[in-house]
Amino acid sequence: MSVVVPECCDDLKRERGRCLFNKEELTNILDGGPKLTEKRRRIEKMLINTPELFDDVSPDYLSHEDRYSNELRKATQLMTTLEKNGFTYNDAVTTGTGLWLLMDGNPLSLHISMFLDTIKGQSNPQQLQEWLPLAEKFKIIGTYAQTELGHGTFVRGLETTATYDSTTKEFVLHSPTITATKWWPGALGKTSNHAVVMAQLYLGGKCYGPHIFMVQLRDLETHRTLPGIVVGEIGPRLGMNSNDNGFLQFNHHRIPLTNMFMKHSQVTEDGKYVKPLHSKLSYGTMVQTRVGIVYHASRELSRALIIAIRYSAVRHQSEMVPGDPEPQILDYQTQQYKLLPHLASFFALRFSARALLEVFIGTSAGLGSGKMNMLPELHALSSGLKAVATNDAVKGTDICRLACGGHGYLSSSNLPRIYTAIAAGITYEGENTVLFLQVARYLIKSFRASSQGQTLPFSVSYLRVQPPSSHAPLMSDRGLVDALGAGVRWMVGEAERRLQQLVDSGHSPHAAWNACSVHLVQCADAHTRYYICEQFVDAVSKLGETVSSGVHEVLRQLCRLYILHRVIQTAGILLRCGAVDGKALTSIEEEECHLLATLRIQAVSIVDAIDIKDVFLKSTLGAWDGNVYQRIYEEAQKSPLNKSDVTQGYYQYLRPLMKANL
Ligand SMILES: CC/C=C\C/C=C\C/C=C\C/C=C\C/C=C\C/C=C\CCCCC(=O)SCCNC(=O)CCNC(=O)[C@H](O)C(C)(C)COP(=O)(O)OP(=O)(O)OC[C@H]1O[C@@H](n2cnc3c(N)ncnc32)[C@H](O)[C@@H]1OP(=O)(O)O
Ligand SMILES: Cc1cc2nc3c(=O)[nH]c(=O)nc-3n(C[C@H](O)[C@H](O)[C@H](O)COP(=O)(O)OP(=O)(O)OC[C@H]3O[C@@H](n4cnc5c(N)ncnc54)[C@H](O)[C@@H]3O)c2cc1C
Repeated sequence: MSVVVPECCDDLKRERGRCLFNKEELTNILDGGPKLTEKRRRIEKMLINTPELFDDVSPDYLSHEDRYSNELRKATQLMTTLEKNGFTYNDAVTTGTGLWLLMDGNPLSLHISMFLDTIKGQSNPQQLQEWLPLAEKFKIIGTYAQTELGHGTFVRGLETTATYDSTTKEFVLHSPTITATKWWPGALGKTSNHAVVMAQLYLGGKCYGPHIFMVQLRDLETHRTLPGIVVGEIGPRLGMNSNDNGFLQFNHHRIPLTNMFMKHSQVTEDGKYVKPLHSKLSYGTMVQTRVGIVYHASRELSRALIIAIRYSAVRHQSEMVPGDPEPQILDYQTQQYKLLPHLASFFALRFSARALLEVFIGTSAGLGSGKMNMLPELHALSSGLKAVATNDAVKGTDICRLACGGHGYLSSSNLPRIYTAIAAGITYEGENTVLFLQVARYLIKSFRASSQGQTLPFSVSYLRVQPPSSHAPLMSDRGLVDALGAGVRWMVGEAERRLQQLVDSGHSPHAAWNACSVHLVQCADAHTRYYICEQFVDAVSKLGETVSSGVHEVLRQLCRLYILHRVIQTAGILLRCGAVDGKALTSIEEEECHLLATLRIQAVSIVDAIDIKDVFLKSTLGAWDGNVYQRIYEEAQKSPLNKSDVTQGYYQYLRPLMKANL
């Protein structure tokens, strides 16, 4: 297959003719620089020229087992293709290109993400030397087995035990109850021969809490399950059915002492425990994956937006003015209101993902030299951004589907699959409400610390009790972001007041926390969105010095739309705390409508600049050429029900019913 850019339909030609900015420049910004665009395209070209990486038949028509095998075929082919061409699995992850091809979950995704990240982040030097080459060369295949039937969120409540036997220098892994069964891990059912397993460490009868262990599950030659282990697949799910999410039980299964991950905490041969520098260092893989998920969510949202915006420029429906030709549905203000704020969100998330990655890299470097002080802030930022990114990507993707009317419901639009895949992101890697409550904990602690005169870390410094007053005019970007910050400060102050009032009236701190938790989640959400606004404004203002005026103008408009939309969403709070008044809100609403019309003109060009090729979009509605109806029709012809004019079902059921004397 070679990359051929087809001629597009007249509607899209006209849309593209209106482009006032340099698309390639915007593409480079989204990729993180021209070199990264060039690298991504090199990988894509190589993938496009590997026919084995594509589906012969739509996975929708395959059985569960065939879907799994088909995805495994593509995932393994992807790894060998990358390797042969001098790339690594990591290149496919960081450029997003691997995800474009492998549909909804794939049997190697946990191996190349959480399994490898745990080896890299939790091993001591000997373990790293032993396991990393094996895992990187796919000599062992693994997953991350933490969640159990009984507990996912509450990691401290896990029931799997790892009891040290100093006589044999082994840990005995055991699942004492049905609820201790590991449940959900991707690729656990049939693919993995190893797993990193979270289990309660027991030494001399005392529990030391959850720790991570490397456990071999299957024989490396026969792939048969080892004695003492029960493993299998958990059955069909809402989406991601090309993966083999699994279950796992241990029956007094023994592993060597050296299989406990010992970078941060250690067990000596005689069974003594050496504490880590910070009790949550063993949660590091989760934090790292949350950082990755922010990128992942923004990528999935961008696919849905490309599909829905191109389709909206091709689809004509109804009459705006009686007797006039049917307009493109993108001309309806309500359609613009559905799609364009989500387009702005995609850019906001992309810039925030990059900022978060920098915090992650900085914190990780600090951990290397024993500095733990940035960990709480990284935990709060990664938790909040993971939650907002997945919530918004899910909502945005569903709006994109709805904005495509009936055809958005077709599998061939690819919108249902994008939706079901990203919908899992709200739950996995920390359920979003639970993560917001972690953020809220950090906010309340910070607010209280500030009351006691302590200096606050950068992401919460705006919460200080006496912030400097904003000098920016209210209607400027900075002025509105400051108003949003004032709103969050008011919300957090109010939450703290309510918590204190409940405690003063005799409630325990934990009962008070639960009684305020709806408000606390709203604080965490508002704080994270304030952070996102700040990152967006900063990124656009920094880019202003280096990019062409056309690109800068588009980014400025998207940023403005994001902020205006956010102010309108938060109107109730901002009015209550006096950060804006009714008059300002009216003019903000009017400006938003005006901006929708302005951005609509270049909307197709903006999504073109995201630069996802048709073979990766996999959508009848979103292809570059806009040849929507022909594609929908051709896809329908592939339905197995169309192989014969009269189906077996007719002879078996319908005909007897018609012939019966009812
Ligand atoms: C071939 C392949 C091609 C292509 C590639 C395909 C895909 C993969 C590619 C790349 C990956 C990148 C993107 C991902 C994309 C897709 C996703 C892929 C896979 C993901 C699958 C999902 C896997 C999982 O779901 S794994 C299981 C995850 N489980 C959880 O997240 C559990 C959530 N629960 C918790 O984290 C904790 O229990 C808790 C935080 C809720 C509470 O912990 P605990 O009870 O121990 O603590 P508390 O008492 O509440 O708090 C005490 C103090 O500790 C602080 N704290 C808590 N956690 C942390 C932390 N992590 N770090 C720092 N501090 C922490 C807390 O704040 C308290 O502090 P305080 O000062 O006392 O207030
Ligand atoms: C597609 C998919 C893939 C997955 N892959 C993996 C994997 O590879 N490895 C792995 O180990 N796990 C995996 N998981 C499991 C996943 O990490 C957990 O499902 C997730 O952490 C949520 O935990 P839970 O299912 O126990 O939900 P629960 O915690 O039972 O959540 C149910 C409800 O209770 C609420 N709730 C729970 N605790 C609190 C609280 N403290 N305060 C307020 N509300 C609360 C939640 O907000 C939610 O509304 C996967 C899950 C899915 C869906």
